[in-house]
Amino acid sequence: MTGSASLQDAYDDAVAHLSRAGSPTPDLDATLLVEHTTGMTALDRLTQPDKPLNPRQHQALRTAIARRMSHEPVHRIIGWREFYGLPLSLNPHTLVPRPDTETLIDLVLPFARHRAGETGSCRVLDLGTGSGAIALAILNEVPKAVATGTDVSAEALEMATRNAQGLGLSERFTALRSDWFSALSGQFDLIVSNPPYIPTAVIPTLDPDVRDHDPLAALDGGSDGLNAYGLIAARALPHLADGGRIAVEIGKGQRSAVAGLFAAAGMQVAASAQDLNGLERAILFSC
Ligand SMILES: C[S@@+](CC[C@H](N)C(=O)[O-])C[C@H]1O[C@@H](n2cnc3c(N)ncnc32)[C@H](O)[C@@H]1O
Repeated sequence: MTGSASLQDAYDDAVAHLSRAGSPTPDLDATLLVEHTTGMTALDRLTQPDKPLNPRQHQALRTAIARRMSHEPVHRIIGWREFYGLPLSLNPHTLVPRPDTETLIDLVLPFARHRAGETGSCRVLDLGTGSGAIALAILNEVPKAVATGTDVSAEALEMATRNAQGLGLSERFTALRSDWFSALSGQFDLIVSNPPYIPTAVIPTLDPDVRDHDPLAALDGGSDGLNAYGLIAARALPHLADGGRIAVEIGKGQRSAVAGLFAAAGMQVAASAQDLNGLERAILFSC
């Protein structure tokens, strides 16, 4: 890329570099990085392809491409990701929310809406809230719901709080630092969690985009990947209101083990859902 690159040239150059570096999504990456560093959108590229980048934009784009080529995820570079239609800011202590987790939202929304319609509210608990993705998506979809988002990471909770403020949801969102249920009291209509579920020994083999950039506390599920499910299942029941539900995201092949842990604690599978790849991704339990 030369110092006087046009918008279209800069985009084409970015796609070429990212393709050569092995990005699975070079077009999307280039679109997001060009927009982030120049403020110019894909529509601008269509309508003003010859618009030149100024030297500052040019340098910022080169830096961003170099970061992406060294396996930093594009959403970490731009600092946000859309989840269930909401733009969520990220920091190094928050997992980048994944499209797969939208499966969990789809699974619980009918219950949350029904409960809110029936009782006038739906008290949601999101265990391990990270950026606030799950809690905030539910609050945005169910205006009568209120949510508590917990995490062990104070920095993640700061981000979740800022996201709630930015989305105008902060009056219905409470952030609480807690090791799963340890700091919690009271009951909830719906408990949700996308806990860490990667077996410890698998973590070194993960794609570097994940292994080197998502926080370890968001990934490491212990020797069999199931630690958090066991801890959550064992302590959930006293926190579930009458007729309440609990739903968790699961990793590949974990359905029967996770269902077994919840069954042992008195909860049965009420429904489950597959992600876009046809993998069992979320389970809803009743008791
Ligand atoms: C897989 S991430 C999910 C983040 C977010 N809910 C999402 O779906 O994008 C798991 C989250 O659980 C949190 N976590 C890990 N151990 C925890 C614990 N003992 N108690 C509470 N939260 C914990 C991590 O900090 C991380 O934010």
